[in-house]
Parts: sequence; C-alpha cells; structure tokens
Amino acid sequence: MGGHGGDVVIYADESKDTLLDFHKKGRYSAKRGGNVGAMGVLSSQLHNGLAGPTLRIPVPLGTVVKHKRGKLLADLALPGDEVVVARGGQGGISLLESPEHKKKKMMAMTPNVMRDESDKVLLLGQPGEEVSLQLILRVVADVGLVGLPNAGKSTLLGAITLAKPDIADYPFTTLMPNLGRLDGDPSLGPGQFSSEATLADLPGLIEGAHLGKGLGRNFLRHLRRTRLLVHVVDAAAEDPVNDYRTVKEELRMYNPDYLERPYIVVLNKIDIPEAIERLPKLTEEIRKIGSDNTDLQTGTVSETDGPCEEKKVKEIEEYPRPHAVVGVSVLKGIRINEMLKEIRAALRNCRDDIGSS
Ligand SMILES: Nc1nc2c(ncn2[C@@H]2O[C@H](COP(=O)(O)OP(=O)(O)OP(=O)(O)O)[C@@H](O)[C@H]2O)c(=O)[nH]1
Ligand SMILES: [Mg+2]
Repeated sequence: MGGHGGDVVIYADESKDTLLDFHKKGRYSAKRGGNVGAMGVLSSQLHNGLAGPTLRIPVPLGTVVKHKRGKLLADLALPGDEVVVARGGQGGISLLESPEHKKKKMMAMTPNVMRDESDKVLLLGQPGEEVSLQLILRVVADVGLVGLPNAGKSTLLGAITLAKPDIADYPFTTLMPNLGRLDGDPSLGPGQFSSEATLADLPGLIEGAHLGKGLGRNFLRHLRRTRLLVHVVDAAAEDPVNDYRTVKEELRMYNPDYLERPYIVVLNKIDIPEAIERLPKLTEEIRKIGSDNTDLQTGTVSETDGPCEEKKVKEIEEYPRPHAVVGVSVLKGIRINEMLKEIRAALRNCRDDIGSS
C-alpha cells in the first residue's frame, strides 16, 4: 500500500491577528496518495511511497469555516481548534506479485492503473479531495466598540489597551477590526481578575450601514460574540443624541439582538469646551433613551448572522437603557478611570448573568 496523500487542515492560530493578509483568495488542495514503487522496478522497498505531509493552514482565532453551499464545518473560536477540510487521496496498491485473476479483477474496478510492457501492474494513488470553502472571520472579543466614524473608538482602544490602531481625523480610518486586551482590575485582589477582557474596535457605522452604506454591514457580524457594547459618541459633534440614535438604529436593523446586550455610553471629547458644557444635559438625555423593563425574553443570541427582519421589531425606546453614561476625553486622558470602572462593572454584571442562568 502506498502512502496516504496529505490532508488539508485549517487551524486557529492566536498569533495570526492580522486580518488583512487573510483576505486574499487561497487555493489549496489535498495531495494525491503516494504511489507504490516505480513502474518496472521490482523492489519491495519501493512498495511504500511516503505518506504525504498534512498541509496546515493557519487562520485567525474566530474563523468560521463553511462549505461553499453554506453548511457549517467548524467555528475555530479557541486556540488549538482545528478541522480537517479535505482528505488526501488513498495510497496506490501494488499488484506486482498478485495472481493473475486478482490483477484482472482489480483492473476491472478502476481505470487508475499503470502497467508496463511486461504486464506488471500498479494501481495509482487516488487524487485527494477538493473542496470549496468560505472562511468568515468573526472576531473573538468580549467588548465591541461602536460609533460613528471619527467618534474616537480607535483612540479609546489605544488609551486603555496596548493596541496601536490607526487614528486620524477623517472618517473610516479603521477598515478592519482592531483587537486589544484589557487587564483585570488589580484592586480586586488575587483570583479576582474577572474583568479581564478583549476589546474589538470596529470601523465606523453610518446611517444606512445595514444596507451597505459606508463600509457597510460586513463587519457588524464581529459583534456577534461580544457580551458588552461600548457606544462611543463624539460629544462635540453637532447632534450627539441623534448620532447615538443612528448607531442604535443601524444595529437594530442588522440584528435586534445586539440592542438587548448590556452596553455603556462613552461621551467622548469633553476636552472640547462645547462638549463639557453640554455634558450634563447630554448624559441625562441619553440615559433616558430606553426602557427599564428588562424582560429577558428576547435576550437570546440568534443563530443567524444577518438581519432578522421577520422578528417583531421594537422601537429603540423599548430596548434596555445603558448601564452607565460617562463623559471622557480619551485623547487627553480625562476620566479614563471612571470609564474603566464602568466597563469592568458592566462586564462583571454580564458574567454574573451567565453564571445565574
Ligand atoms: N479633542 C479630542 N479629539 C479626539 C478625542 N478622541 C479622539 N479624537 C480625535 O478624533 C479623530 C478620530 O479618532 P479615531 O480614534 O480615529 O476615531 P474612530 O472612531 O476610530 O474613527 P473611524 O475609524 O473612522 O470609525 C482623531 O483626530 C482623534 O485624534 C478626544 O477625546 N478629544
Ligand atoms: Mg477607528
């Protein structure tokens, strides 16, 4: 028997967080099984071709592997997760020493035969499997930062984690999600670092994003795994409350479950005089949007990524209110600690929710 052809395995690689190089199309195929020996050479040591090596393809943590037709193969959400997507071909079989009738029988079964002039026969190794797959990245993060372009999401991520996202004073600076790691709160003492979390800074959302405007809806799926949302609002903008509503509306249109999740609102840029002046009023207005009636009946995570238009859609006012509203300047480092306290408290809260249900 010849060696088995190489399989193709896709595995989650934690060090692979650069999503960009992942977006090019790749073509890989499982290898043909090893042939047995070489034609015409009667040497038993050549009867065993080597097994083909496994082709291992690293992808970022959180990659969902689907068949082209949509069937889910694997969700590589944990480091070490892997899936065999294509089997290498079966190895060839030598019939060199087989009796004549067996040769005939085997040869009748397959066209995959090689023979030489002295009628020595080999069945060739089979070609490996070929599959077409769709790889979708859904980042693994506890916290999702959402907001209009230019609100300061990336600046916020850079201010509280070691991440170094691109920051600029034009919209759509962020094209792909950036991830950063927030440490637990040391003041809680040993074993209490329960607020450790991964934050995902997403591209800015604009009105109509769910229909494909701006950078569209493509990245909204990255919120799927988050437990907490942080709305970043530019408090110095013309109409911050309207901006905030726009973002909520887009989230709702994409997947209303996103509005059921716990969230806090960060009113950013309070280093700017106009922003600090209106902060109390803004805070009050934003706190009021939403309902106290946190019935959990729709709090389940939907199994689909896309919009759930069939669902009974509620008004923004009917979804839960923010856990907290904080005014900060992530650029100048004003009230960062208050904001961190709220993020950690909200995270602990959702962890408790999970624990008790
Ligand atoms: N004055 C002031 N400017 C800020 C503050 N935070 C962010 N900025 C500025 O706002 C601009 C946008 O910041 P980003 O962090 O790139 O905004 P973003 O929300 O990530 O933007 P997109 O990636 O386009 O969605 C930059 O010029 C920042 O320097 C702040 O607290 N105060
Ligand atoms: Mg950004």
